[in-house]
Amino acid sequence: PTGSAETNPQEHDIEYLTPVSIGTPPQVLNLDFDTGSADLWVFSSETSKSAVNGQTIYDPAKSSTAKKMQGYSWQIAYGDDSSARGDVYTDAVTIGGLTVSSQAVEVAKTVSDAFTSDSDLDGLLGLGFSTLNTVEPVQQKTFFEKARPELDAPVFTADLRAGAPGHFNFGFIDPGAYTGNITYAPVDNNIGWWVWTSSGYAVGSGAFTNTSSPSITDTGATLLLLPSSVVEDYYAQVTGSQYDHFLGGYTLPCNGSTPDFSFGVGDSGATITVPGRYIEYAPTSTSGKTCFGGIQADDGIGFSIYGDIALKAAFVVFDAGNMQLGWASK
Ligand SMILES: N[C@H]1[C@H](O)[C@@H](Sc2ccccc2)[C@@H]2OC[C@H]1O2
Repeated sequence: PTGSAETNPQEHDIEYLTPVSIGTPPQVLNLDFDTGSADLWVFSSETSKSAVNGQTIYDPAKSSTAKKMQGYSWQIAYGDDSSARGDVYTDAVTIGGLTVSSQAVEVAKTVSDAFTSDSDLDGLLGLGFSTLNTVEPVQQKTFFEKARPELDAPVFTADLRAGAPGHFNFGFIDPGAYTGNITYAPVDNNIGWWVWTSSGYAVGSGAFTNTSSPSITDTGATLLLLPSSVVEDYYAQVTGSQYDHFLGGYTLPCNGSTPDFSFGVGDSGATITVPGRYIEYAPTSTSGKTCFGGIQADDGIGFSIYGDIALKAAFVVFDAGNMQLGWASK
């Protein structure tokens, strides 16, 4: 089997939400597919009422196939200090026609303010490695890991679009979704993320700088976070850009003259080019003249984070069979 689901950008492409059917009869929630984590958690009938603010909830009591995992719990904290916790059921989960009959569905009892204020996000669906899963006493597998043995191929792909619907596909690579060749880089899954090594970068039509940097591909992250040396080099070539200490990042004119940013994959010289207009991420004020930069420093996290700003420019293959990450232009 395979699955194919449309994923929809929220305002400014801050996140992409994908409809997921849970339970019998199906309850459809819009989840943030996140290769940077490995918990599938949802707003639920158990979420404190004051923390629910327009989200669609999952109610296991209304599902004939829901089973509570007695004594199991979870609690997660994300890179941006948001968090959630609760208990655990198993139930049928279907994405784009692909069903896992008994998936751990982590129901939230409490969520942090950032989730409460995000009315469109009904939960997260982790697509990282389950060594990151927070369920106790026994870690639970992700939807992809549960589905993988049945899939036509042990892969899933991300095809995010700027301001338009894209797709998450499971079990197959759509040859119509990309141009040219897919270039693969080996993945090190030891810390649970999809870790690969970027080979370098170029600004606009400038020369390519060879510099290896450990990177993670994170569909749940909005921006492209890079080593500060690269970020400084990039914005030095962006007229009118500056570091805004109040906002805590670089800003630049939203005037359509921003240089592209290219990054290298593998050692064959393949590159992916992020159009400059993606880097004019979002206006910082109602005047619309100044934008917050889509490229920012990774600030000593130790990894570059290839979030949606970069992913929008590529067709990405998460290949667990060969432990490699494929990048193609589109
Ligand atoms: N992997 C990412 C994750 O999906 C989000 S969780 C999230 C928090 C608030 C609102 C929406 C999503 C958070 O930002 C970067 C990293 O942690």
